[in-house]
Amino acid sequence: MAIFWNRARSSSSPLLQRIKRHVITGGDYFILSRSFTTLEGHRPTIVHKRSLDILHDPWFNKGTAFSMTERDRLDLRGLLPPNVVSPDVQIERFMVDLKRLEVQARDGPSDPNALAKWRILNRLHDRNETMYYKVLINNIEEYAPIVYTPTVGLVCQNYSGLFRRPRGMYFSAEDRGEMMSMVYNWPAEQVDMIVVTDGSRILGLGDLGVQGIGITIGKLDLYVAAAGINPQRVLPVMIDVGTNNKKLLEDPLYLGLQQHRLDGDDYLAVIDEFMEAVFTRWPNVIVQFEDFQSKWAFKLLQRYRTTYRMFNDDVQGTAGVAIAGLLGAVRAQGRPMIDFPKQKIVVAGAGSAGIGVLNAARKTMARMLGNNEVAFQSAKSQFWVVDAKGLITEGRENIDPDALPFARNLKEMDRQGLREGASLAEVVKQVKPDVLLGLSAVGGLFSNEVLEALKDSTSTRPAIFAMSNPTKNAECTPDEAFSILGDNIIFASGSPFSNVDLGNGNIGHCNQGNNMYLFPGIGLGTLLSGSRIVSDGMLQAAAERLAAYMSEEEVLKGIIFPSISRIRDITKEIAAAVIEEAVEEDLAEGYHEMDARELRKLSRDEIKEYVINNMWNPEYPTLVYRKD
Ligand SMILES: NC(=O)C1=CN([C@@H]2O[C@H](COP(=O)(O)OP(=O)(O)OC[C@H]3O[C@@H](n4cnc5c(N)ncnc54)[C@H](O)[C@@H]3O)[C@@H](O)[C@H]2O)C=CC1
Ligand SMILES: CC(=O)C(=O)O
Ligand SMILES: [Mg+2]
Repeated sequence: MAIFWNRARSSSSPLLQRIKRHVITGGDYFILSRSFTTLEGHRPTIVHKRSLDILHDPWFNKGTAFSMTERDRLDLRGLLPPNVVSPDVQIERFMVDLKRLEVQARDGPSDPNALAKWRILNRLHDRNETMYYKVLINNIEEYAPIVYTPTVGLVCQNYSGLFRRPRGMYFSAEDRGEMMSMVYNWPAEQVDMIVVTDGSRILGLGDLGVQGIGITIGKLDLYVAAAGINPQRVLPVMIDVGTNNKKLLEDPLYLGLQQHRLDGDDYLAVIDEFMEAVFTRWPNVIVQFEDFQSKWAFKLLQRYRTTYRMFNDDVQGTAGVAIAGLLGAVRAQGRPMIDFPKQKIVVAGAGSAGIGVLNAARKTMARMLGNNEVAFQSAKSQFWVVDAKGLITEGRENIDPDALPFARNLKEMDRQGLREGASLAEVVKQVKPDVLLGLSAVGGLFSNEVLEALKDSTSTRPAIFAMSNPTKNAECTPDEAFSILGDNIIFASGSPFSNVDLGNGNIGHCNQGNNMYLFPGIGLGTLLSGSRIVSDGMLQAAAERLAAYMSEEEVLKGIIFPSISRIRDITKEIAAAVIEEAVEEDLAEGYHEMDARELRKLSRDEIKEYVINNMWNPEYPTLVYRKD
């Protein structure tokens, strides 16, 4: 049976008069309202709920944009104000609310209203995901610093007070033996992307226990906004194995397990069980490990990387972004990238991020020098690593095995006027590096003394990467760097800072060197290639594509990372590079209708088109009700 009708409704909105409504009733479901909110040719979405259940479901809710026909068929009539509003007007009304806080909020990262803006956005996220992501995508430069670093750090720190509605899943040490069944409590049949943390090192803020869930939500927001992963297929996960944060252990309002962190085999048993559970329910999911303390970050990566589709963002994503930035810094000196192995690099911080960068940079240099063992050994001499105890040498007692390959020879250091434990300022004075890179989580570590010492750099254009997050943990600000070292430097920071007016008509460009330029594309490329693992080659391809994204003109101006407003395009490029490499390495097994054979036939441009066609866009679908 089919029913068609046109109904004139008295309304102030002339747009409504233009809406042609038809309802087709067939079998035990109804196709509802192909209205101006729906793109022609799009398949309707089947839902198994009606009435308030739809309005309370952020995946399907359209709020006041439900057409009258949909309201009738989904039993919504009377549950919404009568005026049907277009998605554009909906967003306009929302933005008025959000922009209320704008007046005193133009000074970027120190935004006094950041948390209030986060609350407004979070409430929208809870009631209407399509609209939330439309706002985020259309204003990514403005709101990435709210849903991601730096504000997400503040949100994690204040999580107990901010908690309203749960989002994502919590697996705790108390759930041992139950995870395989618990995982079925999640309502989505398909999950493409999980970001998981154990809360042990959230940005540079230390152990925040269960409150670390915020960072997984923020990272997945970027997966949706940048990579176009369908928001119904992302899952933020917190694995609560306790916390060693004394304040949280004693806080009566803390929402997590108030016990010390599990360690050793007990800890591994929990993570193993979680991995088995999620891959049993969703065999094709990709799991991104986020903000695990370095003690576990490397061990878990080694444990799972050849058996599961997973990667560690802090170790591998950061490494790729840093490599792209370091290559950009070489180009910015007017030199070819192949000169990278000549760069002297001082790294402050030897944790999961610092060591990840060091390993990747050393391998990149070795590849440029001939890709053999001799090249690999000689590349090591380009790095000086300083951690909380100073310069790391072979004289270090109980040296961390991950840092050992970068420990400097004592005699050689003696000849350079350095010793075990030498301070960062001493190292910079003696080495006169081309690059000073911070992943230490210590705000202000690049003090005036350190920056003054960098004036003697042998580089024609020294580079400073103050990559620690959030803003207050940055090793220095761009103002400090440009004011001490002058115009002729390259500057990048992990969290966003504004460019610096150098007062002579020139602008000191502040790049954002953050793994957000890579992880969305790594995840999307892995998904669409159908690779069972995330290989080193795929990660390398991602980094190289990011490095190549910047034009010669941009890098010469000191712009070594693109503006975040281009993040969807960058992510498409990175995903395409990852797919190409997965095909090249014979790892690609295909995705949905695109099987491995078809994938192999695609040209570079066709791969990009394939990526674009598989990106989700924030448009309201036509909803079709079907009984369970
Ligand atoms: N920009 C980006 O994309 C990323 C930035 N990060 C940031 O990097 C920072 C570190 O992260 P992880 O390596 O995972 O942390 P971690 O805690 O594993 O490592 C910190 C390292 O810094 C060293 N350190 C501490 N005090 C120091 C000092 N005074 N001088 C020199 N070194 C010192 C520690 O000894 C340790 O080696 C965090 O702030 C994090 O937000 C991490 C990943 C990505
Ligand atoms: C950006 C990031 O992953 C971090 O700061 O940990
Ligand atoms: Mg991280």
